[in-house]
Amino acid sequence: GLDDWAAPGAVAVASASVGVGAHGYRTQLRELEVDRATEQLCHVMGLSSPSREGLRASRWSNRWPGRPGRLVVRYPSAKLALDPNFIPRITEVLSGQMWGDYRVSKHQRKQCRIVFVPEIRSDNCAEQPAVSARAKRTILTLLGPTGRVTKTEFDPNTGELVALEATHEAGVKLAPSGYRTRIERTASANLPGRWRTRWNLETDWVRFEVRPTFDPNVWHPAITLDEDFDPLVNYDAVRIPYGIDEDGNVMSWRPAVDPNVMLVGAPGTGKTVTAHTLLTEIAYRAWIVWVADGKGVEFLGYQDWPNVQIVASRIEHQVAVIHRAWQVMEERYDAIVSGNAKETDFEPLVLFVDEFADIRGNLLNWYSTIKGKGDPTKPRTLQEIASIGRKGRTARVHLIIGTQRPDAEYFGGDMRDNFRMRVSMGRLSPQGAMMMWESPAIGTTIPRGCRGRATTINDANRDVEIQTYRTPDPRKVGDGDEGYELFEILHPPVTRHERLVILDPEPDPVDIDTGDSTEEVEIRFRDYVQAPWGRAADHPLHDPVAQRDRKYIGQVRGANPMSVLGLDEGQASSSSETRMASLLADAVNSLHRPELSVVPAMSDDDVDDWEGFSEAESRSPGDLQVGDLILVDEETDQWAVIDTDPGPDEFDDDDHIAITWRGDGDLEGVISMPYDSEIACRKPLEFSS
Ligand SMILES: Nc1ncnc2c1ncn2[C@@H]1O[C@H](COP(=O)(O)OP(=O)(O)OP(=O)(O)O)[C@@H](O)[C@H]1O
Repeated sequence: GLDDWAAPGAVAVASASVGVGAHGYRTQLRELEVDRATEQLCHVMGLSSPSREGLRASRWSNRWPGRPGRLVVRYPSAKLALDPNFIPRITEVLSGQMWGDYRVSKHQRKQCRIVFVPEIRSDNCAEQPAVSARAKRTILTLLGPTGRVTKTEFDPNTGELVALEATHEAGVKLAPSGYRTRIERTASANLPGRWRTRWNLETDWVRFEVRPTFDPNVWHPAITLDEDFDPLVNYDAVRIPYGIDEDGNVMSWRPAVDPNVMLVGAPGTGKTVTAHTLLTEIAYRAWIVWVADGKGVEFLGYQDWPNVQIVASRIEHQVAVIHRAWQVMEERYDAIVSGNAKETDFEPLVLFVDEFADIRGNLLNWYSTIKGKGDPTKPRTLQEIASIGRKGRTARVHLIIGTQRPDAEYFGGDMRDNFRMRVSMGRLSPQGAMMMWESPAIGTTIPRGCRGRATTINDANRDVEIQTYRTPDPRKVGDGDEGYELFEILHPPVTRHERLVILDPEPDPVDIDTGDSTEEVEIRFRDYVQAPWGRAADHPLHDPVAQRDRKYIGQVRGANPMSVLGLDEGQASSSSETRMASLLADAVNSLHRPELSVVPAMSDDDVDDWEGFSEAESRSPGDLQVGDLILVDEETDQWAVIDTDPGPDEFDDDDHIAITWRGDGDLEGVISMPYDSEIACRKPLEFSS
């Protein structure tokens, strides 16, 4: 009866290669693994050809490609179970796959059915020989006949295999980086966990090691400064840490070397949190901080942070802040030229321009309504920013520009070169990546949904993926909330620069002289830009913090007759109104800034996954390039980005091409498919011809 049982379900079992088509790649990879086990089982059962009826795998773990949580083996005759070696042999076959060890959970003799489940050992060391043999086999297959494993390393705590070192004589073949990445991905697909490689091509040496996983939440560490830290004296040595790479190396910004920062990220990627990290670090070092807050609400919580002198939430204040920063720079230049000052005399000043694209758009709209006779066609604010970008370093005036996408029109050419310190938060579109990193592959493969994950350049000048520090926002985090205690740690110990306010602009005396005395003279752009500034302590009515805390009512009662008459808005508002709610309402409703709109927070569902990409189309794998999206699992509609140039698959038939990819949730893999097949693909729009 064996033939009857085997024949209908007989399948041609593929070899244990990675050569599978692209659609439903994970499913196919799993099927391939099950088929390989089925093929081996058929010898144990004495069958002439394998059948998928013989082994069913289910309850796969979510890892790539995963491990079955249940294996059901059906054998053709009850007689087989009489052999005491029958079950051990099956167990051996199942445990010899890539999935780890299995044990019998149930044996239903009548139905000729055995259920296996994963073996969970308390002593992982017992697994070592099997796991390491499997890993060695995989790696030697990948390196070819000259490969030799020279070292294996196990985690002393868990007993798990964590690294393997090998030598080879395949240097020439291994020279292309795409080829090496394919080896890395194939190893990673075949070994438990995510693996990476370190190559030394000069010594023909390679290390395969388990890739450390990023901690999704790295709180901003405490800031420590030398006791005698002086912002003027220690300026050159300042390093501002903002995140860590996968090995835990700290990434930092050195303003004396790279004077300006470009911080790019779509909503919800963590751009504001990173800006807050930079702000708290800078303020802690007693540098002057000025903020032009394009959204008007992102820096409200730092309005009364020591050394933050001003947070401009309205467009007329933002242009004033930018202008004054430019003026400070110019005057410092003049002081150097006239011999009245040296660079080392200048208090470092950092100007944050957050949501630059919004500020620019609002500014252009507003300017057209306020521009006076004889004013230039474009507001000079944008030139002032460019000028600070170009020459601010000598005057110790630095820029941090935050924006959702790099603006090719504004940040092209010279301007771009002045922002060598760059951080792109989350996944960039290929066009954005070209703009930021001059490569469609850098920053485009960051998994979605990993907040705070970013791309930057490390000290060795290489692009690197990092997890940025998480800094709480005083506006959003209340007493007892997660991260609240950090405020105490990050709070600057020294207030060196007192808070300032921008006072009401005064009309230009020329306009007053020439105007009709009966008409009110209009306030023009230049009046706003040159509006006088004062110390916040001297101008409580202009001070958003005093207004917010309503302190001024008690302190200067009588200074404002409105408050005495009970007509003051602040006094009238209910005491239960929370400080932030009123602040927010002010920011949103302010009559002074009709051009501004507060961008609502985006939920994950709002994000257009395919923005910047073409419609899905079938393409031959030979057409694919780095940065293209491909459908790696049709069943789950899982798309991933190609992260190295596709090339011939040396581990499979000659007519296969290997494509390495990176997907969401830190998944990565390699697909091998025939050149004459097709795969669903989305091309970046700019390159989709
Ligand atoms: N470095 C980080 N580590 C962990 N979580 C983070 C990190 N950065 C941001 N997040 C999470 O993501 C949320 C959104 O971050 P953030 O407000 O900085 O986004 P954004 O890019 O500035 O978006 P928007 O432009 O809409 O404000 C935060 O409230 C926080 O929960």
